[in-house]
Amino acid sequence: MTFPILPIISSPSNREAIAEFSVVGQILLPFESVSISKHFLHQFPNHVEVNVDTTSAKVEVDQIVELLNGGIKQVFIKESQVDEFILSGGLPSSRFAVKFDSSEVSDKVLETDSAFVFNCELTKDEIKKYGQNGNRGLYYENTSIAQELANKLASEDIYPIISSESLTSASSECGKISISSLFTAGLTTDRPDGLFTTLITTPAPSYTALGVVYSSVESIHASIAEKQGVYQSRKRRDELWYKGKTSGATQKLVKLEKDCDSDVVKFIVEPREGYGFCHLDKNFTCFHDGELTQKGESFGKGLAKLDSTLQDRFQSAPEGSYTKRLFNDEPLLIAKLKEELDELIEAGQSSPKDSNEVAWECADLFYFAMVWCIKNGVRLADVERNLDIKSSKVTRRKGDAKPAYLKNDNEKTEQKKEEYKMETIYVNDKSTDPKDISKALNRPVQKTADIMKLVLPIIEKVKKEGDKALLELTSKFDGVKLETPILRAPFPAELMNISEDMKEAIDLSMSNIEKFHAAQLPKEKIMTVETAPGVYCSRFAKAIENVGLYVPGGTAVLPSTAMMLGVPAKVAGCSNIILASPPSRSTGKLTPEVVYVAHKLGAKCIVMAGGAQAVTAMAYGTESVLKCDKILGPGNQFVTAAKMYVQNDTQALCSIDMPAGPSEVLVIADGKADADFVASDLLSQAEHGVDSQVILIGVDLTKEKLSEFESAVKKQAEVLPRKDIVAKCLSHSYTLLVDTYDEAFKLSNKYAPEHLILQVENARSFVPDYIENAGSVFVGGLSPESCGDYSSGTNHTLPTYGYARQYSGVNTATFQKFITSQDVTEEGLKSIGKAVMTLAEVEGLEAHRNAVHVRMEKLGLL
Ligand SMILES: NC(=O)c1ccc[n+]([C@@H]2O[C@H](COP(=O)([O-])OP(=O)(O)OC[C@H]3O[C@@H](n4cnc5c(N)ncnc54)[C@H](O)[C@@H]3O)[C@@H](O)[C@H]2O)c1
Ligand SMILES: N[C@H](CO)Cc1c[nH]c[nH+]1
Ligand SMILES: [Zn+2]
Repeated sequence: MTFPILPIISSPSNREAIAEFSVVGQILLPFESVSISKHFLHQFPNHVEVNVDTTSAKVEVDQIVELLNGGIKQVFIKESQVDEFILSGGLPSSRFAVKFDSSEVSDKVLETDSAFVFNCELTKDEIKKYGQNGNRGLYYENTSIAQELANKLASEDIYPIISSESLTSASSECGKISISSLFTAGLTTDRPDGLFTTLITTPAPSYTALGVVYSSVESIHASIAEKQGVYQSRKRRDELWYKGKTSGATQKLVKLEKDCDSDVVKFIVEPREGYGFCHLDKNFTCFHDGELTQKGESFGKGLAKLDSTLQDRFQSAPEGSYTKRLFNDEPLLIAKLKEELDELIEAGQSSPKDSNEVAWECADLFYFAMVWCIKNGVRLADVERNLDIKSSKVTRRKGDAKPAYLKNDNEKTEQKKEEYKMETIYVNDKSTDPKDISKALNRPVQKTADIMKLVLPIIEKVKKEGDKALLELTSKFDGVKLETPILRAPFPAELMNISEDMKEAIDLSMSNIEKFHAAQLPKEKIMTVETAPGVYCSRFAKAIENVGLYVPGGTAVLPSTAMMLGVPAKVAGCSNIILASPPSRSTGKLTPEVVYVAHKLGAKCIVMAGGAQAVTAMAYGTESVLKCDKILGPGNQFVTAAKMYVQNDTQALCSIDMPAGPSEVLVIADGKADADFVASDLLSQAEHGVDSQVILIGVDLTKEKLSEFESAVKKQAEVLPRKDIVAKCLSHSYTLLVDTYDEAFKLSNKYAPEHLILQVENARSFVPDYIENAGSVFVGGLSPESCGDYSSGTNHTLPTYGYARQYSGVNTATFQKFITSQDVTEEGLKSIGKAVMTLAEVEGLEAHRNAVHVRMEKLGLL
């Protein structure tokens, strides 16, 4: 039974009164103060039930339904509204309390399950009659006689309704009614010592019974007044037992209840963290259950135990714990949630059915769902409260699933079969909407603002905390705990332990890259042009001193990128080459091939970090990372966003190569193209990441040729180890069918692909005239894109997202700046002096004009 009183609280914003009387476990709010919404009840403590009094307002049935659906326990209405809402209206009578002006209740109303509210004194017989329905509460609305009534009718289910202003939680206060006296007045006991047997439990969700003790009227008064666990010592009757007063194991009083015949009291308390209850010190509860209830550990069983264990892990998870990894790695947690849901469905659909397997899989789903909740600050008790609110709704939704979830099995199988298919768009077909063509040429890019929101806190943290932040973020995002974020040259041989074949492959590739990039160096040390007689203008290149090269290492380790960035930097003559790459999640170390390449480049050090944190460290410098003048290299959206940010921050004084994001390819193929070659090129970029995109432009293809291409893509994709990534990439990739080569190049130039592959007859004849925008071009069926990725000599760090319109890929000049100089002779001044002075004059810049004038005057040239 609930605490026998219903306090009226003036409004939900009266937090003080709610806190003061929450031990009662129920409150009554005037309708005028309530603005119901989906989460209305969440502003109250979980254990407090909320009732609403509408009797002095004019309410419509819709408003009543809203209140009931919002989780209000009972709505107080006038007797005259019983018909409208309950008898004809069909709303559940148990959710109402009906207010009467006299003690006359019609038989019809008596037959409902509603609670009754009276404002006049009732006889004992009337109370018996009106309260005979065991579930019905009787409320009594008269402060002056409420206490007397409560005393008289303690064992009946009767609740005086009293405004919180007339109440006090102190044991006595002049002019106020003490809630503890209302509680104790109705208690009975048959114990010779006059004490009340008292059960102590924890709150929701576990409601673990902690032990049995005894209470006296005085100890209950003290407990309510102090809002903590206070009991009666049986040995020393003059002494109250303030639980934890000396040990620190105090208990916060949450709620008080009594049993059905009012002779047992129940204390619901929150024990202070880390303390148990049992006098056998090691046990959390007197009803101990071996290890499960060890003091200071998670208690309860099942979901309640999971809830407290996860909360504990969230605050201080042991290193290496899987749960900690889940908390830190949101994509992993989301993937696991989806995976477990699918497995639960599969378990229920398996034949023969295995109910144990369903329970097993459901437990997995609950575990991951609870990790998600705790990560988002939600406890099991909060979820349970929502279940209660939802179960108390009086109107139901139709409950149909969203269309996206309604695919039947055939459609799903069909979808599975179609997994490796790109959508086809017939560009010249009259029925094709031009918007579809534009959509196909739009990359699946996340909005910069969304990414920036995630990246900015990382940038700020690294700027502020330097190495410490780098170590923390590497632990968080890459799952590796390091002692230092930097590996300095000379690099230890054991960290670049690679096979001879691998060395040969790297050596050959680096040598080709070097040849191609060395050829890009200016032919002369200084280039000079005599622009006018006696005026010599020159330009010379100087290497950028400190360069930071980002080598991706998230979904795939890319030592090839270390070669592509490092070789031109070395060729250009950069003094300090620094690499950054995240350590491997599985080994905790850098990829040995990356270390080997760094060694061959003569790199000064490798920053063992990835993502936005690595970029920030190189842009601003940390205690151990040298500040770089330019940051180069491809990466995921976090890397790209951080590069874009630092190049715009004047404090960083740092430039970047270009926005080089998810890899992409556009293949132009005609009827003569080899379907296997075409498919292999599309797939080699599709396997980079789910955010990659591949485009095939088919020129004058027959239906048969198109399906030859499609079958080749499916056949090759199905056996790829990264087929899941490929499937996702192909789901936002397109085949565009056109009639002529001109159309194909027009579309390609519009798309400005990172890689353009020409698998058409006489491919060479199209280069360079037909190509306006592209990062790198692969000419003819025998030039797969992977040759350019690794070994041919061209650079694979190329502009994506369509930036090939204005950016070049990485090249030797990317690591240089070009300085101009001039040498003007007397003859030169004669040639251009007058023009300079005239222009300076029109700009009103007299000092400029004078700089020429004084010279010419001294030389007698004026
Ligand atoms: N355009 C080019 O020239 C080119 C060349 C090579 C690779 N690429 C592309 O580079 C990309 C490499 O991406 P990747 O992810 O494999 O490796 P990456 O090294 O770019 O990113 C991995 C890093 O991202 C960070 N990270 C991961 N999850 C995070 C989160 N939730 N919040 C903040 N940071 C997080 C981590 O620190 C991790 O080390 C691919 O898209 C690939 O296609 C492009
Ligand atoms: N294709 C990527 C550039 O977009 C580079 C790469 C590295 N390794 C394999 N491929
Ligand atoms: Zn590639």
